[in-house]
Amino acid sequence: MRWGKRRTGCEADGTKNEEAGKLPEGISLQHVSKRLGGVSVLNGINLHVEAGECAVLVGRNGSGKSTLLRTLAGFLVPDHGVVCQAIKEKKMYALDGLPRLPFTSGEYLWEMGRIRGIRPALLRQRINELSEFLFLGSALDQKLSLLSKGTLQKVNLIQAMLPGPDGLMLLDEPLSGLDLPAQEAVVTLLQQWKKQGTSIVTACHEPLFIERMADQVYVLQNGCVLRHWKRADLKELGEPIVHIQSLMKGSNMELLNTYSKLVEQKGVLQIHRHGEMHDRNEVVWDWKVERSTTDYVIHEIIAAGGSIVSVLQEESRVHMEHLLEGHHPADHRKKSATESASSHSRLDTMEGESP
Ligand SMILES: Nc1ncnc2c1ncn2[C@@H]1O[C@H](COP(=O)(O)OP(=O)(O)OP(=O)(O)O)[C@@H](O)[C@H]1O
Repeated sequence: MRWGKRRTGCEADGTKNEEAGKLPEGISLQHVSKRLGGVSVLNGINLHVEAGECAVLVGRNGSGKSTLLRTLAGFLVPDHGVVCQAIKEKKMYALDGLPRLPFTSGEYLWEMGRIRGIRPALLRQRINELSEFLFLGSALDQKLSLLSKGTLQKVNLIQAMLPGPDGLMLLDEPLSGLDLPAQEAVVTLLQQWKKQGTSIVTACHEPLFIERMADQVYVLQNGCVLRHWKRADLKELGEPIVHIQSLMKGSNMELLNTYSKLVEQKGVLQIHRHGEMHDRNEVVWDWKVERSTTDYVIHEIIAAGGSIVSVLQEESRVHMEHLLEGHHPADHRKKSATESASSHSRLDTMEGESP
């Protein structure tokens, strides 16, 4: 799904904005504090998100993530500090808990689109495209009050996405309750929107979302920013890991010769003999490879006469507990790399099991 991006420097109606070139891009919070019910909920928060960047807020329950998102949305006014928004365009939000209003999903989305001033023909097209993309199916005709939690979340996300890319998108746990295909669809769409200049601030605790989307991570604790990690910190994590299972003929030594090139290939983390099918002289091998190496490895296995049994879901390298405790995102990774280096895990697994 590709939607057009409004050019920077132009107003919604296409007229030129002479001031646009002078505006800094993005949104900032400077020393923002907020008390609610006599309790200090946000304390001196500093945050800056450029246009086309995604900042992920993580923190334990009650750390202030939703309050921060509500402040960015403009629903709460800070007691101290400043919100500087250079994104003059739209704000879109899917915050926690869509109320179960007495509408069908279709009626609700239509009304939300009309309130936002989207022309009927365009609105109809967007509701159809997004509903299809997020697998909403027949739920468009069902009452909000009857929807499952995941389906209600899809409607919440669709209403936020109706205006299209650009501007600022605020999301509170966007993947919560969604099944895997819908999660994948949301991440794919948000990645595309980011490229088209949308700034995204989201509370999210899904490691793969952080790996694939985040340019910055703000770790909140008791309404304060405990840690702030940037893209360079996250890059140290390396890529998500993919598990491949292959079936190959021949002895381990023969295979070692055949696959020595692959074992040394950057991005191949481990090859482990899983089991043997004696009657067919075939061996099942487990591979752990980095995501970008997956296609290459599969191609080489097949080219060498092997076959692929399965390719399993990506495993994130983000360790959420470490992150929430304030450790560097790659701390956990460095530690396990040291451990595996000392046990020579990669080659030993293959060589050590030769018949
Ligand atoms: N209207 C309110 N009046 C008083 N206290 C509030 C109010 N809204 C939130 N709080 C308090 O502010 C703190 C932060 O709440 P917030 O919902 O922002 O946390 P959170 O990080 O989003 O939590 P969770 O992960 O559970 O969603 C909590 O201690 C909460 O009880």
